[in-house]
Amino acid sequence: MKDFLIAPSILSADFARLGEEVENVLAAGADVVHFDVMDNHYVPNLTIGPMVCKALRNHGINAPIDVHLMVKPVDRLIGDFIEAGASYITFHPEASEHIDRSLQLIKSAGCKAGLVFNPATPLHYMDYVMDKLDVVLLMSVNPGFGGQSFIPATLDKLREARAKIDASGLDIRLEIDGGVKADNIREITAAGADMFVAGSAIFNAPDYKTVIDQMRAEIAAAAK
Ligand SMILES: O=C(CO)[C@H](O)[C@H](O)COP(=O)(O)O
Ligand SMILES: [Fe+2]
Repeated sequence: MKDFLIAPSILSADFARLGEEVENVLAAGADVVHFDVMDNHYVPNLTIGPMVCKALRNHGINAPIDVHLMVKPVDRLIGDFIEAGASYITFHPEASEHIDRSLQLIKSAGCKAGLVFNPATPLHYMDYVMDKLDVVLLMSVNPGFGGQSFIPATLDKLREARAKIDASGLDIRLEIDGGVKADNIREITAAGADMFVAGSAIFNAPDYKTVIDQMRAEIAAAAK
């Protein structure tokens, strides 16, 4: 079976106990740490930056860290996040003056790079940079906050993105972010996603392992 990655968004973790929360969610079976960076400019919320990423690395977190930049401008923060130990860096194409350059900046340091598409952002932004993409991230909510509901039209968009990726023959992950739960992850998988961000569904649950196991069972059912 193809591999599928579950990436809990620490946006919904207890920030007062962040190191422990990340350890716990990884011990519960998560593959990747999803790290939401918001600047109160590109999105109407303010979260965490490279110092917190570095602190997680210093705390002994070795799992891949998936940095989702919701910032404008983009390029200034890329070097800081690479230095802080990011594994993936994704950004919104509308927030970058030069998309190809931002991707090159990320890739030149050996980091995985990706573009993030808001619900109303067309997929054609990826067309001429596919060779520089390791991941395409579709937002299934408008960015800025955790705990929102999955926008159903994203399922068709996932199918469209999956077709583009498959037609390219390139090894590009298709990530989904926003409102992902155990009860919709099966149809999300069937629509083509292979990397799943889930914040509130995991961190608001009493037992992280129970939710992650449920999600894996649903993914496996869709992938059969
Ligand atoms: O990028 C994000 C919001 O902009 C978050 O990653 C996303 O909302 C995750 O939270 P939830 O699973 O609760 O929807
Ligand atoms: Fe995110």
